[in-house]
Amino acid sequence: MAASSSSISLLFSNTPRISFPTQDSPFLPLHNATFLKSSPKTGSLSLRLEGVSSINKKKLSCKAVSSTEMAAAEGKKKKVDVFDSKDELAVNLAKYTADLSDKFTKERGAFTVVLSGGSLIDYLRKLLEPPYLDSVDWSKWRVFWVDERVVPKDHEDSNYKLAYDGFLSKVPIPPGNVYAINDALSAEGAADDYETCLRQLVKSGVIDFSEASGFPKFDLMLLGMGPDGHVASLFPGHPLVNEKEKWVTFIKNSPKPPPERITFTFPVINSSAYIALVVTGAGKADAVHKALGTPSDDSNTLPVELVSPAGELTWFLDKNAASKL
Ligand SMILES: O=C(O)[C@H](O)[C@@H](O)[C@H](O)[C@H](O)COP(=O)(O)O
Repeated sequence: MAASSSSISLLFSNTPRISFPTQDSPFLPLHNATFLKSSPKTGSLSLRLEGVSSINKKKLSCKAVSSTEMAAAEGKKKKVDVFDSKDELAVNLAKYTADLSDKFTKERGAFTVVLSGGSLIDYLRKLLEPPYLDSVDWSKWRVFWVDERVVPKDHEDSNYKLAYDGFLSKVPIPPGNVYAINDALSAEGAADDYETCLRQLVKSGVIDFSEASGFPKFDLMLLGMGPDGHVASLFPGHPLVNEKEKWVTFIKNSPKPPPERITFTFPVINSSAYIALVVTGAGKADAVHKALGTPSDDSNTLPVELVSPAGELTWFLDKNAASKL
């Protein structure tokens, strides 16, 4: 997926690589870089991590090496894109999502997309503009939530309402392809009901299934992250983080209000084909640093550090969220 004209892109795979679509990165000066190849088409450059200036080299290469080794062993890919502005992040997130929509629509005849609450919905705004509004085959989208607050659908706290008002009501996704929770049920009931719904959709082939993990394999999960490093409604130190059996579970004491929520579990999150982690703002820089910076002695693993999909993980960061890398 192409990065914007002012992003930094780090790719952790068999060959650690950083590409610079422009030459004015405030973080990684070009003069120390060893170029491997350049792309006249995109203007991007690939270079060895050793070429990064000493401070950044130390910070980036440590993590890159261990991530690379892990990625190579597990065949996983991890990429980090840092954007100068939230608007550029939104432009690139739209292209990334639209490209995956085309890919899965062609390959599977459906595109299963999982949304989060919070600021993520606003970062999907460029999909509501040309060319995507007309070019995306919205009829193939199937929309789910990685977590939902147990409140009526028309409540201000509802992730469904947030997504409907800001995104879903503006694109021609058939209403029957949007899978909201049953808001008439208790948290426990809603989690069971949502898992039953997912199981039926796996059976009918709408949602792919991972033979390797035994869990549903969504095409794209769009995750946000809280300042405490939570993803979905999986909070630091909460036992739900360790759930290994259930597909969907519930929480009644969420530290982020409202307290009652349902959430996908890590085995489901990590069976995804693609995950985008969309994180902005200086308030999240510490958690981003813990997840992507130099490994530290701090053994308290944040939930976001457990995001490790079978497929490809891409971090979409603004420069404030990346400021401590
Ligand atoms: O329903 C929720 O609360 C979420 O799904 C939650 O996991 C959210 O994505 C993060 O808290 C980030 O939210 P912000 O992007 O608004 O900080």
